[in-house]
Amino acid sequence: MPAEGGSGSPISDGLFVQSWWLVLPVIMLLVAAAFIVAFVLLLYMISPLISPKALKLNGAHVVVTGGSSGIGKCIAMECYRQGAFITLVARDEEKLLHAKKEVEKCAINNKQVVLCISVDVSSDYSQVENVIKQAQEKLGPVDMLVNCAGTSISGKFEDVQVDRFKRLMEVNYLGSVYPTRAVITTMKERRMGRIIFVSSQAGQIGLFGYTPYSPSKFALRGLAESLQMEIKPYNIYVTVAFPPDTDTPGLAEENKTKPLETRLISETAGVCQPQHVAKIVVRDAVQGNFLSSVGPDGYMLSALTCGMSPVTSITEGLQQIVTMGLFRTIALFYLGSFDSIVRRCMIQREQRAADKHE
Ligand SMILES: NC(=O)C1=CN([C@@H]2O[C@H](COP(=O)(O)OP(=O)(O)OC[C@H]3O[C@@H](n4cnc5c(N)ncnc54)[C@H](OP(=O)(O)O)[C@@H]3O)[C@@H](O)[C@H]2O)C=CC1
Ligand SMILES: CCCCCCCCCCCCCCCC(=O)[C@@H](N)CO
Repeated sequence: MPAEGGSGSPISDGLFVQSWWLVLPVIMLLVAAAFIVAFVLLLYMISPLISPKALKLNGAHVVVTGGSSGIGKCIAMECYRQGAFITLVARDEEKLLHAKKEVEKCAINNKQVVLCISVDVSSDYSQVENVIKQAQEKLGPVDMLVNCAGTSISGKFEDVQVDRFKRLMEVNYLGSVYPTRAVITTMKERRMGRIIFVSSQAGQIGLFGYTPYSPSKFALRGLAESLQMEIKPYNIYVTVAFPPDTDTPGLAEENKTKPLETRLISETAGVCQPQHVAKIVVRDAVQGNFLSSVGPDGYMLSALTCGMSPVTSITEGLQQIVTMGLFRTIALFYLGSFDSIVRRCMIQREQRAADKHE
């Protein structure tokens, strides 16, 4: 006997219920997707509010510490090519004059000037303050300060002379604090400026052989974040650059004592040319980006270690959100390979020592 009176058979009722259970999540997903799209669109609409306005380098006064060699010299040349006036700061006068000539070759007009100042940026604040004052009297207020003076040594923790730890903190950290301190008041008064700290990939991860160096580069990140929060309302933007190994006289010097482990681990990110690093650093600083990285490894490291660093574009923030988990997964493989490099080198050394004894 067929069922009477009811609306439809039990079978079609079941189908009806089943198809609703399928349709409901799809609708919910669509609504969620629409919300996300609307949210992202909204973010992009307000993005001009959080992105800084680009700085014009033409006619600007750029001070580059460590400007007589390597990355600093290339940064100075890059700025000169964009019409800036340059003050080069370093200790050795001969190297300074040599660099000045090279920078001058990059001129784009005949008004541009390169000024050289010989001072140790790490020893005496009043001296640094004085020379910055002199530079401002000659070339006008500083629009962009590039803290690039720095040095590195590598070696096993127990092999490095104890006083080196202090020296690296002085040069790499205090040597960036002092010039920054000397320009900040005028920048705040003018409500404009850029400050660049040249850290390193070794300022994002601690590596074998860099116990004196890494902390001095990590310190710059702490300084940069704190300072950025203070000076953002004054329209001053801080950039921290994290280059990988770069082909400079400084790297050649460091390589003389570099442990095998450090060399093998650093090779992961390869060696860059200083001109390439300089282009990226200057571009990021002009745009007011807080983090500046070089190459695919550098990009991943910066997204992975972004922490609570300020965000300077919507795209950057979204990329960090989406990629963090993936990059942490990749990082675990890198860490595994670094550990195995360290273990293999240790076994090799012990074997060699044992062979010698025999
Ligand atoms: N090369 C690399 O592989 C990488 C380098 N970096 C960082 O980039 C920066 C530049 O490195 P790089 O180009 O290799 O270095 P270089 O050794 O080639 O140049 C260093 C510059 O800093 C100056 N300097 C050093 N100490 C002082 C001081 N106390 N006072 C004033 N000036 C000083 C030097 O001149 P003078 O000696 O005459 O004073 C020179 O102009 C450093 O901070 C370094 O840590 C970061 C990542 C990778
Ligand atoms: C997703 C995770 C990716 C991880 C990639 C890791 C790559 C590590 C390479 C570290 C290289 C350190 C170079 C230091 C350069 C330097 O500062 C000195 N040479 C100065 O002279």
